[in-house]
Amino acid sequence: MTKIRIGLFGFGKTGKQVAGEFLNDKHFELVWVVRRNETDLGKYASHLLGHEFKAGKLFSVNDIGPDFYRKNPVDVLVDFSSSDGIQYYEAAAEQGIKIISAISKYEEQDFQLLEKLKSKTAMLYSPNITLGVNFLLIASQVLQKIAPHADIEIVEEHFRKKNETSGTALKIAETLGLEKDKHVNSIRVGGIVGKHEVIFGLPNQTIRIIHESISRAAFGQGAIFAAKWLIEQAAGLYNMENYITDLFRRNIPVY
Ligand SMILES: NC(=O)C1=CN([C@@H]2O[C@H](COP(=O)(O)OP(=O)(O)OC[C@H]3O[C@@H](n4cnc5c(N)ncnc54)[C@H](OP(=O)(O)O)[C@@H]3O)[C@@H](O)[C@H]2O)C=CC1
Ligand SMILES: O=C(O)C1=N[C@H](C(=O)O)C[C@H](O)C1
Repeated sequence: MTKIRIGLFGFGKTGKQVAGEFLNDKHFELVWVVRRNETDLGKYASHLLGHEFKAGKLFSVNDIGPDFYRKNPVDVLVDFSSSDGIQYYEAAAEQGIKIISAISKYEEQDFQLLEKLKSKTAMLYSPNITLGVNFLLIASQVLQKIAPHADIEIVEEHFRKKNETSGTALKIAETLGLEKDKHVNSIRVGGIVGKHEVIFGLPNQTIRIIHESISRAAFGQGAIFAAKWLIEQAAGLYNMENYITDLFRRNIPVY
């Protein structure tokens, strides 16, 4: 079986968990990991995560020269770094490397760059790459169409040190046509990994659709789910809801 070769950007809270999921999946080979600083440079992520085999050699952004991707070929670049990581996409796209961006907050010019690169390779962008959040996103849209007069609020909960509003919550608000600064309620407490709740207030009932990431490994499983699909796609810009919607549509029971 030919393994899908993965290059990972980011080895922080989430990147380490994502690396672990790829290392444990027989369909993938984690080839390298790029981080910002030079901590553990040249070591292997597999060793740092407790495995005996060698996989996921650590590089820093300073190593990303013109020949990096040619010398270190992969099939898919997976980005859990920061919005700065996007500067390394064009060289990867030129090499035909597919790209999964899981960066939760991009500016308009970043989206314009993704649009520019979509003719060169297949890319998937998702501010929350879990199966569950994308199911919540679709289910919320369906419910809103069934109950268009419902009063809707979004609550997002994350760990204390997360400074910015959840990109996932902003995406949900945008999708439901809600004003982001009026209908997104943020809670920062303890070590909550990520919880998103969409509350529909109807005259005689309240409907809550909730997703909770209880481990950052969920993001690794989402990236695996996405990589197995994206590897078969032609050049273009995709998102998780494209794929989940198709699964949703194909599995709605017909009574
Ligand atoms: N789409 C999704 O489902 C999810 C998205 N995220 C997003 O993933 C990102 C990372 O989150 P988190 O792990 O908590 O953050 P951390 O700060 O814990 O880790 C960030 C990692 O990225 C590295 N890094 C930062 N900038 C660059 C760069 N330009 N090139 C390469 N590596 C870089 C850092 O390097 P160093 O270690 O050297 O400092 C660090 O390893 C955030 O944008 C977050 O919103 C998080 C969870 C889920
Ligand atoms: O920073 C995080 O951790 C997360 N960020 C994403 C967001 O801002 O929506 C996704 C997830 O909730 C975790």
